[in-house]
Amino acid sequence: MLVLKGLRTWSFLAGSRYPGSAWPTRALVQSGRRKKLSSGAREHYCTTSRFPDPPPAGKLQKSGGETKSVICIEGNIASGKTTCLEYFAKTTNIEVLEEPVAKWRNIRGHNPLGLMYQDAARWGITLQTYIQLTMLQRHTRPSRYPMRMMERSIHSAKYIFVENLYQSGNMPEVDYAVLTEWFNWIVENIDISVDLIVYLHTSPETCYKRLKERCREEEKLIPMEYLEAIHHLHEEWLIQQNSFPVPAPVLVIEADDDLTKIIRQYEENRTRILTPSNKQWCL
Ligand SMILES: Nc1ncnc2c1ncn2[C@@H]1O[C@H](COP(=O)(O)OP(=O)(O)O)[C@@H](O)[C@H]1O
Ligand SMILES: O=c1ccn([C@H]2C[C@H](O)[C@@H](COP(=O)(O)O)O2)c(=O)[nH]1
Repeated sequence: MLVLKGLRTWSFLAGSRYPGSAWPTRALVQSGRRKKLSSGAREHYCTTSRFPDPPPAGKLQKSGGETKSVICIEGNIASGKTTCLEYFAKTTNIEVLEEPVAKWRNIRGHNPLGLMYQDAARWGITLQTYIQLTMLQRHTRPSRYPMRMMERSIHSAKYIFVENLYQSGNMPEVDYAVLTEWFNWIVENIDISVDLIVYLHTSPETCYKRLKERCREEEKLIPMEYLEAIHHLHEEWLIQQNSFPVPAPVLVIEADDDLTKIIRQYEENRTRILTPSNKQWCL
């Protein structure tokens, strides 16, 4: 392991290892189909990889047992997810839930996010255990709104970030196995269903530029290779759909553009984003 300025650096692109996944993956997701939409957004829909709808009897429901639509905004670090949520929060009457990053930066005076970036092999399991819990809390939080828009999901925490730690050799197999068992139990017993994934598709270079502009203290250590690895895992999961189950149809927004153009895309896709039950545009 390389050491730089006293900190453990990252080795991101170790060989692929996928034991213990919750579902059979490649065989299922290869039946996914895709089409190009006129608005410039691409849609990918994989019926066979969706969670059962409604959830099987006996599964714990979201608190209150109410039925609501859940839209998850997925994408690389600094791809513009929070900005997207802020835009929809201002212009629609829906519940918007940002990622609980403040909690990840301060749990009883400790900063697991910062620790993870300093020494991923030591603190990766700590951070991801807490993220899995806080994302579960997000998914199951009671709401009076019929629609919820969330930043990321418990699914991407597992399939992107845990996976990256494991594949890059920064998470021991035993830690990966324990997190996977927890995740599988949650999937099988708690309703964490999603109705639409909006994937903000960016180049790692764009994210690197935006990350530097945003200048979050803990993220100053992030090298370009990390964003490339996270990008690659998103592409496999949501575009090629050949790594892990995709829990909902995917609407791809090309998000490298400046803010004015992105907002135009949000407007062009507003109905599709806010009517996830309308599958007319799906294959
Ligand atoms: N389309 C855009 N063009 C230029 N800068 C953007 C754009 N979208 C977001 N930003 C800026 O990039 C940084 C990261 O955006 P943010 O929404 O926080 O990303 P995320 O929530 O995905 O990490 C912020 O400083 C934000 O103001
Ligand atoms: O499961 C996760 C989710 C997020 N992170 C890290 C990545 C970023 O440094 C922050 C917040 O992400 P944004 O993309 O800026 O919203 O949290 C993680 O390590 N694991």
